[in-house]
Amino acid sequence: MTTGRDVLELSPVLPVVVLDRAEDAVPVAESLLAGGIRAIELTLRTPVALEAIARVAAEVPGIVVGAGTVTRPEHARQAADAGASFLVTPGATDSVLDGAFATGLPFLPGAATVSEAMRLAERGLDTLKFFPAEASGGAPALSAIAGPLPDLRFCPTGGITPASAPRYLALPNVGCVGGTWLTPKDALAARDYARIEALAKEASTLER
Ligand SMILES: O=C(O)C(=O)C[C@H](O)[C@H](O)COP(=O)(O)O
Repeated sequence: MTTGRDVLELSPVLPVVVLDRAEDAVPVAESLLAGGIRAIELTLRTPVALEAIARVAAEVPGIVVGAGTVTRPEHARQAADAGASFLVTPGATDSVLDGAFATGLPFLPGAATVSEAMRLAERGLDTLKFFPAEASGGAPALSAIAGPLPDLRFCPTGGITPASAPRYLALPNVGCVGGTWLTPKDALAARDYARIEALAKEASTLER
């Protein structure tokens, strides 16, 4: 795992996971893996996130674990120290980019406009998160961006569903899509791992 492109190759869907209990991390990761998903983005939105990343990194070697919601430069180092193999940021400030670069990990910085994407390309980044995807014009917007910026690849995230995912995955500049739908809040609360595995199975067989 050395580049953002490698992260996009892992699975057609990158599950974005918000955990309230660190002890759920391993069974959730194992359920996703059993469904054929080879990457998991654990968001730093909850206090248990770093512990969750550490557990998955140590106990589920078959899945590549990354940290999402990296919104401050120090998050990047904390996630790397916990064992994250990649980072995802919803947007990109200079200081967050500096923090992410300093870890040496591959990362997907968020961009929602052509100018943001161009600024990131100027810093040598060719693999980005398109966020918030649906609210920023969805698949038609990304398709238009491929015209002037054909060398960039995206992981669109934000409002994507099993129904809309194929429209993104059909685009030449999309490597995978991100979304929370594989780990619904109620399934996590109920520890319904069979449901998570079934959702993962469906997602892992999407064509791209
Ligand atoms: O947490 C982050 O770092 C984000 O940038 C936002 C998430 O990627 C989206 O919230 C995905 O959520 P859904 O729209 O439910 O699939």
